[in-house]
Amino acid sequence: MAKFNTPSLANSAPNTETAQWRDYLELTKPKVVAMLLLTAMVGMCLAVPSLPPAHAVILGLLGIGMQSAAAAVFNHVIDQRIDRQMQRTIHRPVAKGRVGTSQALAFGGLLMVAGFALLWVLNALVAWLTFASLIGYAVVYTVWLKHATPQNIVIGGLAGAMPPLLGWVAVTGTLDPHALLLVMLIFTWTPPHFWALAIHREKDYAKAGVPMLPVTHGVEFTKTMILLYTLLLVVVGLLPWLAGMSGLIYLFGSLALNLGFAWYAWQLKFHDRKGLAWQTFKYSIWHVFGLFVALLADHAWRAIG
Ligand code: HEM
Ligand SMILES: CC(C)=CCC/C(C)=C/CC/C(C)=C/COP(=O)(O)OP(=O)(O)O
Repeated sequence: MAKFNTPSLANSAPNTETAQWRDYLELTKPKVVAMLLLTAMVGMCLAVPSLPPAHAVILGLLGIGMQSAAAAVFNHVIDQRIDRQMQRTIHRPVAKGRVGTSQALAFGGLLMVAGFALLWVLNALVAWLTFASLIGYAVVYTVWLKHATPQNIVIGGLAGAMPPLLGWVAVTGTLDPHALLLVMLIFTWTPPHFWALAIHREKDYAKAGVPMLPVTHGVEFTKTMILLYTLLLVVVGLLPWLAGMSGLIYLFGSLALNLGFAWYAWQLKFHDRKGLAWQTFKYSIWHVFGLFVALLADHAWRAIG
């Protein structure tokens, strides 16, 4: 039985370089947070028949963005030891010692408190649900699940899937089953998104002792799971249309994107070639972007039509 690492805050990296503002930006995982904010904005727009109120959009996006960024900063602090062991993450600011643990914690703490306060102005439910997502990613996933089970990203993926619901609640102050359909879309998308990358970076994860699926169950099994999840995504992708929440623009857009993802997964399983896992991962990012743009375009069309 392979021995897997548990996280530790020990910072053995020498602090030889000075931190720049870019290091602090990098700590917030800006591209991931930008995508989370797109999904949150779609949740806000779909929550109401026409346009959501401007103050809810501004405060909501700022608050959800700051809390997501704070979660990403805490993830860098907690993961610094394994980040130093993986090629992909070795140059990260905390792992390299350009930003110290206490500076990063102070930065993350500031973002967390400011984000919570902004959301609190809107309503208590969105403030607490967003905070729960932060804890879900920074503590439950990063500290525990990531090192405990190869299902880590399936369960932990729930935190990253929450922003459309958070956006919805920012605007309405209440939970709605339709918002859960949007969460389900990202929840089903996350395993093939991540496992494609994990196949590409399998050696990194094995070296760092992180029990990701390709390390514990092998690459072939992981490819099968990627294919199954993309097929499930084709079905889950129909739900917003079946529930009457979205129309034909979304239906055809999502079918094309989801079948495209399933095609990548099929190729990966049965006709793999060099670099295909990485291409599948890159496709997943354009895919989730396209899916949420399709939801938005469909909603706008129905609102003006
Ligand atoms: C537990 C859930 C998730 C895991 C484990 C995960 C994992 C990862 C990893 C490891 C990377 C880095 C790839 C690299 O360094 O090149 C990445 C990139 C990315 N992920 Fe995810 N992800 C998750 C959820 C999400 C969600 C919910 C979104 C947005 C809807 C998202 C959007 C992105 C984007 C946009 C990138 C590219 C970032 C860049 O190029 O800097 N991810 N993901
Ligand atoms: C408030 C709220 C919505 C919080 C969610 C915040 C958030 C940044 C979610 C994205 C998930 C993500 C990038 C996981 C990768 O972590 P990893 O540690 O497996 O990847 P890494 O090795 O690249 O750090």
